[in-house]
Amino acid sequence: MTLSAIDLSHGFDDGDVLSDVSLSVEPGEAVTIVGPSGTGKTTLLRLLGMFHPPESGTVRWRNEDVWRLSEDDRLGVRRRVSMVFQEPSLFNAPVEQNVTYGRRVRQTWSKRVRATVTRTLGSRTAMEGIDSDVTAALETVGLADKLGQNALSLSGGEAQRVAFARALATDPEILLLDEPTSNLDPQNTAVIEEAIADARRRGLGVVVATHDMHQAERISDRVGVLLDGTIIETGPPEQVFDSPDDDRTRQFVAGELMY
Ligand SMILES: Nc1ncnc2c1ncn2[C@@H]1O[C@H](COP(=O)(O)OP(=O)(O)OP(=O)(O)O)[C@@H](O)[C@H]1O
Repeated sequence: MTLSAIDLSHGFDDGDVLSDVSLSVEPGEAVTIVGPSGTGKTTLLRLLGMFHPPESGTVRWRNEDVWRLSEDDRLGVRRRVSMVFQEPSLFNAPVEQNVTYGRRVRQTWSKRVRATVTRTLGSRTAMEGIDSDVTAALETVGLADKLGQNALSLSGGEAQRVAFARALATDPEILLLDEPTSNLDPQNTAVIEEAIADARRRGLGVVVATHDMHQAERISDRVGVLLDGTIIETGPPEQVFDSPDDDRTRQFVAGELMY
């Protein structure tokens, strides 16, 4: 398993949110977490993204407990995992700088120093201008023509696509996407879903939190159903949606569960 959560439990002051959650993702696989609002999808993604340790259970990278690694080693693992939040949070600068920024903060200190020296000395790369990975990431989301536009002037859908490109440009092995298309129109949704499929084809593992079951059906290899703070069922979408093992999944899919 490349990245896995094993028996994770976690809560906040108001009480437990996740209890005994296990989920994993492999290279080239898309796993969706479906569940009603407030059930803990974001909390699970943040734990997988190593933003903070779980109260109990482990997050493993290639079978090593990430919270038992040295800080340097854990930082190395975190660079392999990139998360796109529900809010794109772009800053007041051209699109290109927003995407490049994501890449820079992910670089090791020595690479950053080298990049600064290169920029200062005006080497070939600096003269050529834009990093080709940044352009490629923007091409994947169909926004290569917006490189120079201020990110704050983009539409909501475009901003979400730039946030996706920023994550891709860090060259991660795993992408964690929190409701990547909520509030987007069908056209922008299709672009993001195609970018997810493309990432998968290139061997990235993708974990998507969504409350949109149709989306889960379209994009996933496996679906995990998160209800009442735990994954009650995992399987291929056709199994989970058409012949679930757990009656609560059937009720959730049928819209019979009230939250
Ligand atoms: N930092 C925090 N401090 C306190 N409570 C939190 C914190 N983060 C999440 N929670 C609570 O944990 C619960 C799960 O939240 P979470 O955002 O993980 O759910 P979700 O399934 O992603 O919801 P949505 O689909 O609405 O985004 C909620 O009750 C939320 O209020």
